[in-house]
Order: sequence, then structure tokens, then C-alpha cells
Amino acid sequence: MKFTKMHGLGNNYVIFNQLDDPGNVLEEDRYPALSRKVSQINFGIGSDGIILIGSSEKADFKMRIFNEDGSEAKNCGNGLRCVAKYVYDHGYAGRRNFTIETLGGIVSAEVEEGRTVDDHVSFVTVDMGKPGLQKGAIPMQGDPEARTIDELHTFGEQLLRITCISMGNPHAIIFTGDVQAVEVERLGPLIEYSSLFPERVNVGWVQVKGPREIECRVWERGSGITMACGTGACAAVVAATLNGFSDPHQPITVHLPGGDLEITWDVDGHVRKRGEAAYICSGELIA
Ligand SMILES: N[C@H](CCC[C@H](N)C(=O)O)C(=O)O
Repeated sequence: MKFTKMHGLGNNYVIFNQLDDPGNVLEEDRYPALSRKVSQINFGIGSDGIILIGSSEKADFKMRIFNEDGSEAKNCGNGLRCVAKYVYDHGYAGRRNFTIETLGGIVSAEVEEGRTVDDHVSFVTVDMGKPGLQKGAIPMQGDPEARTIDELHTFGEQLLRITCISMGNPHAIIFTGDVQAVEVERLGPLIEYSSLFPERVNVGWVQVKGPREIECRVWERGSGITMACGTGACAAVVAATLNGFSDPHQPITVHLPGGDLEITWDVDGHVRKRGEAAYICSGELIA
């Protein structure tokens, strides 16, 4: 199987192009194990998961994403920028604006041309659509119509105030005065596997730096700590706005360990994200 490894701010995925390579199309039940194997640094390639680029009946392209543990996710913000760069640079798109179907819905992407030495795309803006704010959309336990904003919940011995947002995939956001001091590795799994979230959850810790600037660290469902989480950064901006920490409808700079994203929760209710995407390598997966 031919692959291309790419990253968005260090959140890296092994990408299999299924658009014109039937060798990259497997029986449906083989993808979870493929992702677990490929993601493993010692027996595989090493990544946060795999991404499949395919054709769609509802959009210009289709993106599927599997986490390191083999679970399939409904969306991936950094992955979408990598997919957009890939399909444009490889001539599949033919124009700078196009749509991508995900399990979480259809998004639109716009690539910025010629910003690298080889004239490939380096910046991509993705309209991630509208966030889901009700418990039923996350999903999480409780009144499906109610929102979860600054709500107190217990995780193990830990009492934490959470704000939950869906970006097609579930996010629990926690605000803190010192994001670097958070024990992400200890608290992440406690929250990810809490019975509060029937489909598990991604967890983001956010430190507010100003009305248009936040800093974020993420424990990702199915992958653990990553250098960046695009949907997590979008959820963080929505949560910061709902809690009155960020200026509404303005571009917010989100600092992640792997770099910065610029995210706007626009007046039309759509969340738009601009950031980089880059190639790492390509090759052939043997057996
Ligand atoms: N772990 C996520 C999928 C990857 C999201 C992240 N890498 C991003 O850039 O949005 C989930 O299970 O929902």
C-alpha cells in the first residue's frame, strides 16, 4: 500500500489515497488494525493515526480518519488541511475551493497557492461548519437539549468544570490558569473514558492569554497527547466565547504545542480555521 505521511502542526497522519489506487482499498473491517499497526513507531511507521482519501457522492472528496487505537473518528481538523493540500497539489481538485465529506458532515476548504519553495500549498482555511452545543450532539449524559457550559463534574477524585462542544467529534474543554502545569497524561484518560461520554471524548485544557488569544493542550480520544488538535482548537474557541473569555466573531490565535491556528467563530455561526499543512514522506507499506 502506497502512503504519504503528512502533518498539521505536528499532528501527523499516514494518508492512503484511494482515489485512483485500488490497492489502497481494503475490506472494511481491516482499517482499525491497519491504523493500530501503522501508528506504532516500532512495528509500523509511527503516527497519530491514518487517513483515507476517497471519492464522495455528496462532496468533491471524502476523508475518513482512524485514531492510533483503531477507533474511527467523525472529524479531524488538522487532517482536513492535509487532505486539502494533498488533493490540490496532486491535481485532483483543479480549483482552490472544494468540499470534503466527513462522517461529521461536509466541510469546505480553500487552499492558498504557492507559499512554499516548490510552489505547493502550505496554508489552508477550512470552514468547519456550526458547532454542536447540546448534550445530545456531543453526545454526553443528561438532558439532550441542554448545553454544558462551565458545568461541575467529578472524574475519579477530580472535580472539574467542563464546557462541551461537538465539532462533528466530541470535546470537553477545561479552563486553567496554567496550562503547562496540567497533568494531561493523568487526567486525560480519566475524562476520555468517563461514563459521562458514551462515545468517549477528546479533552482540551485552555489558558486564556487575552480576548483574542488562547493556549491549548490536548488529550485526544484514541490517540492520547498530540502536538495539536484542529477540532479541539475550534472547540476551545467556541467554549472560550461561550464563557465570555474571547471576543465573539473575531479571529482568535490558538497556541498549540506544535504551532498556531487562527480560528474565527463567525457571525453566521460557522467556525473557520486557518493553518499550515506539510508533507513528511511517502513510501510503500510492506505487508
Ligand atoms: N481524536 C479525534 C480525531 C482526530 C482529531 C484531531 N487530530 C484534529 O485535528 O481535529 C477523535 O477521536 O474525535
